[in-house]
Amino acid sequence: MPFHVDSETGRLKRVILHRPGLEMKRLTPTNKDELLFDDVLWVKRAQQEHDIFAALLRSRGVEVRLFGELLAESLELPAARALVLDRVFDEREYGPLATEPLRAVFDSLPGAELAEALVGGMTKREFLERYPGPSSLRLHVMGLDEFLLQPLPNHLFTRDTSAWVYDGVAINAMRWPARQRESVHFEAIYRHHPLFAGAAGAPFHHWSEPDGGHPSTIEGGDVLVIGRGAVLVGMSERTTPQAVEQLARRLFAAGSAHTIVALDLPKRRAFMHLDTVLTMVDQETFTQYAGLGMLRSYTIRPGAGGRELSVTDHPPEHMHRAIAEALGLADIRVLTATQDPHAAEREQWDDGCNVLAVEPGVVIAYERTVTSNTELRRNGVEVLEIPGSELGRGRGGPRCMSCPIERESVD
Ligand SMILES: NC(=[NH2+])NCCC[C@H](N)C(=O)O
Repeated sequence: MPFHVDSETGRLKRVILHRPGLEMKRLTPTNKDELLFDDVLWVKRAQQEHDIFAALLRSRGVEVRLFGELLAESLELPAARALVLDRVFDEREYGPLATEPLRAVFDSLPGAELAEALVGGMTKREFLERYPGPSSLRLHVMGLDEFLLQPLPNHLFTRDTSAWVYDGVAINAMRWPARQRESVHFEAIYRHHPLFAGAAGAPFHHWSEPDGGHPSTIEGGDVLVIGRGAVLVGMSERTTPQAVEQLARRLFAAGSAHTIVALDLPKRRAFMHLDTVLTMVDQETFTQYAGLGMLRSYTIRPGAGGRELSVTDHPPEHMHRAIAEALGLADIRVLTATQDPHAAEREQWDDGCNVLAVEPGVVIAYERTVTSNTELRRNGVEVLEIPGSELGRGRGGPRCMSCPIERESVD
């Protein structure tokens, strides 16, 4: 089976990253909040930082596939192109402009340019350069430099839009409008790109609804494939309980997993995804943000006696025990750096807990989260550092910026 992710920390073999491009040049102080960024980026430096991240992964034997290339190649195929354009250029959004000429203008672009326009967005001015003088009220009321198609700067965080869980992938229904268009791009890739569509005789499961699952949203930053048939999911501001149940049903029906532990996360942006407060560094060790505390948790298993699912509640103090039980371990090790609460809060904001393991006990982290990195090292973890002064402004670290498509188990 070429594509599968069997753990969080087993040897990482293949990953999808997105090198920041045009979409980041569209971020402004005015639109950044709506686009879920905390600041604008110096794009050139962000690209350099990203190149360092990709090079480090490659130096560790990881095959890096770039999302921009996968999308461009997919869009050369008529079926993938139609899937994306039909979904994006909806009359309910654009009125009569949707089909002729808007969709037609995009459809005239070759794959690479089309990919750039879909991710980077298009202003009214840019559209009129390609198609002068259409008659459309929708267009008339817009300022020349307003976006007819919004940019998608959060494609940088490839972790969230699709998530591999054991021998299948979930293409996620995203919580906020700024990210919802990302999903169809991954649909085009996983359903049509020869890398996946051609996966020789070894198909993989799709854990998600084929046409999106709104309002049952779920994002990959909340999904940790902790191994041994278990999955840990954060019910954050992004991930709903019903989406967790849907994932559980499909995983259990396929026999790909036997237990899901769902954590009741605070519904706040600072804790936007589970992986901003808790990630795994080896098969029994987690790094956890000091300010997280213990959370109420729920163990979901296949049901008995005619019930599809069985759900067991645990009080907050049993959170770690519930995770250990799902893994079949007596206990898990949880590392939390001792520092004053202000320093801890700052490091969490800078993604100190958002590490990406390349093999058990070897993780990639931002260099600026010094205390968290030192704590990991004191506990025998090898920490490989990357710069992130620019990349970090979107509130995502090495784990958020990577979508593993092949990773070994650790047992
Ligand atoms: N897995 C993660 N923690 N991803 C972080 C995503 C950050 C992004 N700006 C958002 O708000 O969606």
